[in-house]
Amino acid sequence: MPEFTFRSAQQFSATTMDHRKMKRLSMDMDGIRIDSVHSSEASDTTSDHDNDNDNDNDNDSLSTSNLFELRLTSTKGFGLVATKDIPRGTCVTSELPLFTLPPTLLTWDEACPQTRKAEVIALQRLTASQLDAYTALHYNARSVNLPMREAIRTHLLSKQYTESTLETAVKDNIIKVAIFNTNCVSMGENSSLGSGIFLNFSRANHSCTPNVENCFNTVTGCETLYAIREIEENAEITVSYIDQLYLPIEERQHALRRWEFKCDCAACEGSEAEESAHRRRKIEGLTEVFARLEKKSRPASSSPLRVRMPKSVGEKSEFAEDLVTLLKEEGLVGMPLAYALRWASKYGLEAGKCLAALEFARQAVEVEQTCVGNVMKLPDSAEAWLNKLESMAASDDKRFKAERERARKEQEKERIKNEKEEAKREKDEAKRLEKEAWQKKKAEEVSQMALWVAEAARLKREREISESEAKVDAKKKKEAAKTALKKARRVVRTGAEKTEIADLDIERLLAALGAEETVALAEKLSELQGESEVWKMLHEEMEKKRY
Ligand SMILES: C[S@@+](CC[C@H](N)C(=O)[O-])C[C@H]1O[C@@H](n2cnc3c(N)ncnc32)[C@H](O)[C@@H]1O
Repeated sequence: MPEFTFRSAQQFSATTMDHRKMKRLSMDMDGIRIDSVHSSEASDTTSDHDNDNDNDNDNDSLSTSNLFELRLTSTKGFGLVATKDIPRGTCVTSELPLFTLPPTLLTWDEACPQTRKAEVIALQRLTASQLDAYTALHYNARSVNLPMREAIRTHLLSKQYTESTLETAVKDNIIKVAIFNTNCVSMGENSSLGSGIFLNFSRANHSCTPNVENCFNTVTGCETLYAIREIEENAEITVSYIDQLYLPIEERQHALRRWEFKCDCAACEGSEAEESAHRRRKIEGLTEVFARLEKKSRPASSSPLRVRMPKSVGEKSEFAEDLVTLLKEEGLVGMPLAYALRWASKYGLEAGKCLAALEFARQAVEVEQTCVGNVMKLPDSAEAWLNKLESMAASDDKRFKAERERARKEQEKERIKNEKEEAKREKDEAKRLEKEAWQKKKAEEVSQMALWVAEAARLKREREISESEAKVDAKKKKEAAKTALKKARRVVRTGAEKTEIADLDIERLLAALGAEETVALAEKLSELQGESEVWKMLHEEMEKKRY
């Protein structure tokens, strides 16, 4: 990978570049071929723009897309921020390069005078507004270094400069070249189509769990960014600057040092970083396993990996499925997931899991298209593999037949099991309802009984109260009668005062006195008071009782 270039995550075919789609000004100078193109939004089938009408307008504004805008972030300089919710699979941007350098130029070789020369010449070809947009881009200080300065100086020496104007020209050009080295993107497989500057993409910041996948579309000649997950309005649109996102945190930071920042995304810092590192370690191990199985070289990590290789086809398929699960859990849902799905499909088929293999292949194609759209076909796309599996399935291949039969039996077993479970659930439910009804009835009975007991207690209390009141009444009556009797006897015996006699309660008195004493009392009263009111009443009573 060239130094100072963004990764182009996928390996693309160099042969399908559609030159009609690029407004290209080519020239040969000292044997160097320089392609310079105007920047404009180009279209993919899923993009809103149409790049068929190439126009001569300078279209240098950052973006014509209404999905995002350039905003100043708190710690990363400028960045691309979503202006609305962006669904997964959306082409966020598809743009032609501002200019490109051919693959023969080694952009990573800072001391290469030919490359510096090509850059300087390409930059001279930009219009004023293109140059403005270009010089507004960010550059890394470490790109401004001595070997590069010398290379530029060597190139400019051949021009008509005086000693003092040469220095100014070197200064002016070194920043521009530093901008190129910070922002250039390799195009095509192993930079086979050279490298270019893309104004939108140059503003995308890095994350170790990016939400877009970038790729150079060899059909349209555009660098595209596709949303690999839902991106919410106001969220930053992030790409990955490095290929191996499964590397340990320190190694990722080391790989990013060329861009002069320390990544502080959730996978690098914060509460989730440890869990993420653990998962990525497993992902790295499994990726190593499949790199070995597929005999593909994997860029070496600083710590050599010791992995346990699967011992059977069944294990290979399980390892691949584990990798798929881990990548999904970790949110690494771009091309690495597409590859893992493909392995799960391939080794699934070997293990006789034909239907699962077919499903994994479908998912692999879907993820690939989410990452690169469907205009361009990846040279080793999963589509060919899917087609093969689909035709095997359609032609009643005996592995598929056996698998289907197995699946049918499994389904039947599952159905019977479900039915049994359902019947058991219904029975249990009926029992539960019955028990509930019984408990309800019991509870009602108990509460009825409680009411009765309370009522009985209340009645008993009332009865006790009225009995005790009656007792008190009777006692009072008895005592009143006693008092009256005492009074009457005193009257008869001693001859009482008038008032005292008037106070006598005749009825009670008569109830207490016998006939003899009543007669004596009447005589005494008449003697004392004459035929008073009291005497009259006493007399009446005596007559009634015939004393
Ligand atoms: C290609 S530019 C990206 C756009 C740039 N932020 C700007 O203002 O134009 C790369 C530079 O952005 C900054 N950058 C990118 N990703 C970052 C991150 N995750 N954290 C901090 N700085 C980041 C670094 O300064 C890096 O050198």
